[in-house]
Amino acid sequence: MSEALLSIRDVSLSFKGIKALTAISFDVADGEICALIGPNGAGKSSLLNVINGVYRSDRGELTFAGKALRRPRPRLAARLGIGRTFQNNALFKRLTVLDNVLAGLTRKARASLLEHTFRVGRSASESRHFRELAEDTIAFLEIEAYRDWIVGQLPYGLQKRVELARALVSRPRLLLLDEPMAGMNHDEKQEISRFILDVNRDLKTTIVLIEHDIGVVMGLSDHVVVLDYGRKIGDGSPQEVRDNPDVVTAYLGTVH
Ligand SMILES: Nc1ncnc2c1ncn2[C@@H]1O[C@H](COP(=O)(O)OP(=O)(O)OP(=O)(O)O)[C@@H](O)[C@H]1O
Repeated sequence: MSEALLSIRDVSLSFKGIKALTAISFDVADGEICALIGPNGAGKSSLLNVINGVYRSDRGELTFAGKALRRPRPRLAARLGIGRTFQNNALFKRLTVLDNVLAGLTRKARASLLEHTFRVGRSASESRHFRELAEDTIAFLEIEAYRDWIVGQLPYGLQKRVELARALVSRPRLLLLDEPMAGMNHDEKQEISRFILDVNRDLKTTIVLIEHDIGVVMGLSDHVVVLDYGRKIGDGSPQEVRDNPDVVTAYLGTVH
């Protein structure tokens, strides 16, 4: 594995006195799949929200691609190449697959709304480029057959794949996936795991994902970070984490 793409140092976050994260530090290597695991309320989603600037940490530092992220904001994070999916599927249910995927490019648009409305200036070439990116992404994730379907009419597993497509269409360097397999059956999990691996290997996208299914995590990840009550209690290879007694006690040993 190569050097760190993302460095998290001493990050703490609290909500009105509730400590969601306490002095979290770890590195995400360029090109790896890093899983964040831990019981409910451990702080996993909060940490993703700090990384892409939805939440501002109380203290600590983030470095992405060698640059300090002093005031991370979702728009800035997207521009720097940090993509994101959310725990609760946030697709536009009444729009088509293609329109949902295109929506993942709005933050990349350089043409003004006026130019787009009147299809002048930069808008025509930009629209063409965006369309190509969207079509490529749809093909990569093998959802061409559904490109004109209304998203709300698709089975859940395919909706999650559309969500992945929307996050991927801007070609982020780092992709944050918040429970991409939540609510999926075994076959759907296998399928989305295959696509996540393809994205990682073929598009060279570094991935940080939150997942509760330990079997899936062990098979998919290069690196596992374990949180419990907002603190890091494990950090290493899947094997190291599985053998860590603190992790076994706090997480793997409990019924989740
Ligand atoms: N917006 C918020 N306002 C207040 N408290 C919050 C907020 N977001 C998270 N928390 C609290 O911070 C702590 C960590 O929550 P977080 O959602 O990050 O955990 P999680 O590990 O992602 O849990 P889950 O697996 O259930 O999604 C919890 O105590 C939670 O109640």
